[in-house]
Parts: sequence; structure tokens; C-alpha cells
Amino acid sequence: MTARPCRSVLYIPGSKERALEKARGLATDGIIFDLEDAVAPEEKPAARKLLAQVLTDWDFGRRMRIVRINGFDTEWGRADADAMDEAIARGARIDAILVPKVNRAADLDAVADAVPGADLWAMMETCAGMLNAAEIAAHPRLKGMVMGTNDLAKELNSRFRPDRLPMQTGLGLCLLAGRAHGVTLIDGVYNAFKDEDGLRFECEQGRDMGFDGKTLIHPAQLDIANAAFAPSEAELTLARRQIAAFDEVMAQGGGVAVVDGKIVENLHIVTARATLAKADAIAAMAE
Ligand SMILES: CC(C)(COP(=O)(O)OP(=O)(O)OC[C@H]1O[C@@H](n2cnc3c(N)ncnc32)[C@H](O)[C@@H]1OP(=O)(O)O)[C@@H](O)C(=O)NCCC(=O)NCCSC(=O)C[C@H](O)C(=O)O
Ligand SMILES: [Mg+2]
Repeated sequence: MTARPCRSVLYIPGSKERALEKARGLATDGIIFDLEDAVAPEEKPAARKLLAQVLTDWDFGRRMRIVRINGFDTEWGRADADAMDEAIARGARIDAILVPKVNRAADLDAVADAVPGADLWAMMETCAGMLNAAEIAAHPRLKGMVMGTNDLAKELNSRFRPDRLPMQTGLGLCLLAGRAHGVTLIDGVYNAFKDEDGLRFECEQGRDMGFDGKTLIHPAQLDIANAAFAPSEAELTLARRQIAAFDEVMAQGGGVAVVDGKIVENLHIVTARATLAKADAIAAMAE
């Protein structure tokens, strides 16, 4: 679990200046400034230039800034990375470069060299990438993994199902790998951006699985993701009660408390404290 909130991470096409401007007033924890699939080939050079300028000159507050570049196996990837490196040298704040379709850890090396001033995040969206999730998560510059469930479904030849059964193995491998290496884990997008109930269900499922947040494609999806990935009032109350009960037992020389008929040990207190820290971090986002 990361202390920095990543409940909502909104994709914005790097070519859409109006949407980029709008993002500065949106309740999103992070923004993925996209140069890859959301930008048409003929618009890519102009989008790259616009993003470099916007990230240098505009204030996006506490929102995490992530730039998704094109792959280095395309004609645009290297120029995207160079433009972001130059922007950082000019004072742009870019928290991470998101590398698409990462198949193995070595795919990250060239981007790491090209942009030394930013963390790397990986799109996990190919079958090879998911099978190699452990070595990718172990890359020394890797700080985040984003699930690319559209590309994964395409490669798997799977159908979209509300329970995402065909995705579970791949998502689970990424969760195991990411948690083993302390990497932030963000779930994939929900394409039907007007379907609130479907989005809520998928956010709850992603939260239950252990994801830190969800990638989104439209501002209308923000409130649902922010609510689903934040600790609820009931979770906060329970965390405080667990800590109080455990402190009391410890003071008497014991090591196991009981709250609501369930045991509370030191490991549960670690989770309880992380829950409270997450709520504090979310509150700080709104300041
Ligand atoms: C899906 C959209 C094309 C819909 O656009 P549009 O019809 O313009 O929506 P609205 O008219 O409802 O927009 C209302 C206002 O909201 C702003 N807006 C819309 N989308 C965004 C956004 N993403 N960020 C910020 N602001 C946004 C509009 O500008 C309107 O503002 P105003 O003028 O003030 O009224 C569109 O939402 C869109 O393009 N979404 C992003 C799509 C995208 O990024 N796709 C790529 C990422 S998904 C992916 O690749 C996943 C992965 O790789 C995988 O494999 O799964
Ligand atoms: Mg994709």
C-alpha cells in the first residue's frame, strides 16, 4: 500500500489542450499525459511539443504527473523520451515516464538511460509482460505498474466479462510481483465511461484484489474511483479501535487483542496504521 494517494489516475490525450487545462481543476490523484494510443500518428509531434510546454509552465498542484511515451520500437518513442528529458532539464516536474507494452525488464533500460530524472512506470498489458512481472517489478528504476486490460484482452483473445475472470491470472501475477518489490499498482480502465454501476463494481473488485487505484478515461469516473479506493469511515473506525485495543493488551504484557470477535495481532496493526496514513494523505490532497 502506498502512502501517496493514487486512487484515480486519469488519462488525458496529450493532443487535447482543452482537456489538459480542465485537469488542473479535477479531483484526480494522478494524470497520465498520453502520447501513445490516445493520440493519432499525425498529431504525435505536436502533442509531444504541447506536453513539454504544459509540464514546464502549468501548475498541476499535488497531482502525480506521469507521461506515457510511445514504445522505443516505434518511430516516436525516442523523440518522446528526449523531449521529456529536455523538459525536466528546463524545470518541468515529471514524476514518472510510463513505458507501454513492457515485455521484459530489459525493455526499460533504454528509457531509464534516456530520462534519468524521472521514475519509470510500466504498462503491464502483454502476455509476455505478465509472465515476466517479477523481473520487471525488480527493475531498480521501476516505481509503478499500470494494467493495460484492453491490450491484454486483445492478446488473450478473451471476452470482456464483469468478473474479469480471463484477466485474473495476469492481474494476480502483477499484484504479487509489485507488492514483493514495493511498486505502486494501478488497475486498468473501464471503457464504458457512462456506466456508473459497472465502473463501481470494477473499482470495488480492483480494491478487493489489492490495487492502489484505477486508471480512468473520463472526468465523470473520478468520484466513483476516489470513493472506492479510499478507506471508508467504517474501516477508519475499526483501525482506530484495533490500535487502541492492541495498545491496551500490549500494556498488560499480551500480544493478541480481540475486536468484534476477531483476533488482532501486530500484523493487523501495521495494516491499521497504513489505513490511517492513507486517509491523512488523501486529506492532504484536498488542502
Ligand atoms: C472518451 C472521450 C473521447 C470522450 O470525450 P468527449 O466526448 O469530449 O467527452 P465529454 O464531451 O463528455 O467531455 C466533457 C468534458 O470533459 C473533458 N474531458 C473529457 N475527457 C477528458 C479527460 N480524459 N481528461 C480531462 N478532461 C476530459 C472534455 O474536454 C469536456 O470539457 P469541457 O469542454 O470543459 O466541457 C474522452 O474522454 C477521451 O479522449 N478520454 C481519454 C481516452 C484515452 O486517453 N485513451 C487512452 C487511454 S486508455 C488505454 O490506452 C488503456 C491501456 O493502454 C489498455 O491497453 O487498456
Ligand atoms: Mg494499451
